[in-house]
Amino acid sequence: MTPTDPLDNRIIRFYQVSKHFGDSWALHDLSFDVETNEFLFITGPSGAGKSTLIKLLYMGERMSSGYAIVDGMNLTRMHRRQIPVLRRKIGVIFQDFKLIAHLNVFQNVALVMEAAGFKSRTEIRRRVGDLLELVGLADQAKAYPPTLSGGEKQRAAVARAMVGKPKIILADEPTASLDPDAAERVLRLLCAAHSRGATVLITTHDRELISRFDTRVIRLQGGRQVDDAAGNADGVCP
Ligand SMILES: Nc1ncnc2c1ncn2[C@@H]1O[C@H](COP(=O)(O)OP(=O)(O)OP(=O)(O)O)[C@@H](O)[C@H]1O
Repeated sequence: MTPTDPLDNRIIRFYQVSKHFGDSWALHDLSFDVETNEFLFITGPSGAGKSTLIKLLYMGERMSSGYAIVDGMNLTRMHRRQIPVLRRKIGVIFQDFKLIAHLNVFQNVALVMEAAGFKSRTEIRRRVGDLLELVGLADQAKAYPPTLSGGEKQRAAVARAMVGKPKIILADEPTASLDPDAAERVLRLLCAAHSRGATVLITTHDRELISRFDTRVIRLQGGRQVDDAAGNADGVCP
């Protein structure tokens, strides 16, 4: 695999990737490619390795063996100094939100733009304001995460993942513990990111959720890839 072919439309390439923690294998021999602007689900039961896969993609964890490329960057040999460059390409929606409790919603979202090197306060205010409007949190811009409902925290996390206009959005169980209306709202936001060109990977064990989308589904079980079902690229967001 060469990471530099400009005609290669594959934004993620995994080849025989494995990850173990001590003696136990969280992921075993995963090989798959994801094309730019794909929208896909990673599913499987609890402990299947879904969150670990997300962590490998943003270098929250290093793979134990194998070979992986994300948007032309070789994860296998990546130096620590390159990790922030990789992370600027990726917006992550964490299972437990990871909002900073002592910063308000606006500041949590703005922090990503500041970290990405945006200097203009006007641009940061405008873009964060637009995103909070989009996710329906404009009125809660000054609220602190502990005062938000689960759905509001999730939408703040979505705004934070989208604000830097990342090429890739990784969403780890983004609708877990949300009521159906809040889940629907979060999914519509992910669809909006996809229609603006982002590649979107969503982990979920919610079969009902997956059945509403006619899209690719990679299924993991016990850290192994047991299925990779292609969907209809035109039928992504209902
Ligand atoms: N930091 C860690 N140290 C040790 N074992 C770990 C660590 N992270 C994950 N594991 C193990 O790796 C396996 C896969 O875990 P992972 O969290 O990726 O599964 P998952 O499919 O996301 O599960 P869930 O749906 O419950 O979130 C599990 O057996 C888990 O206990």
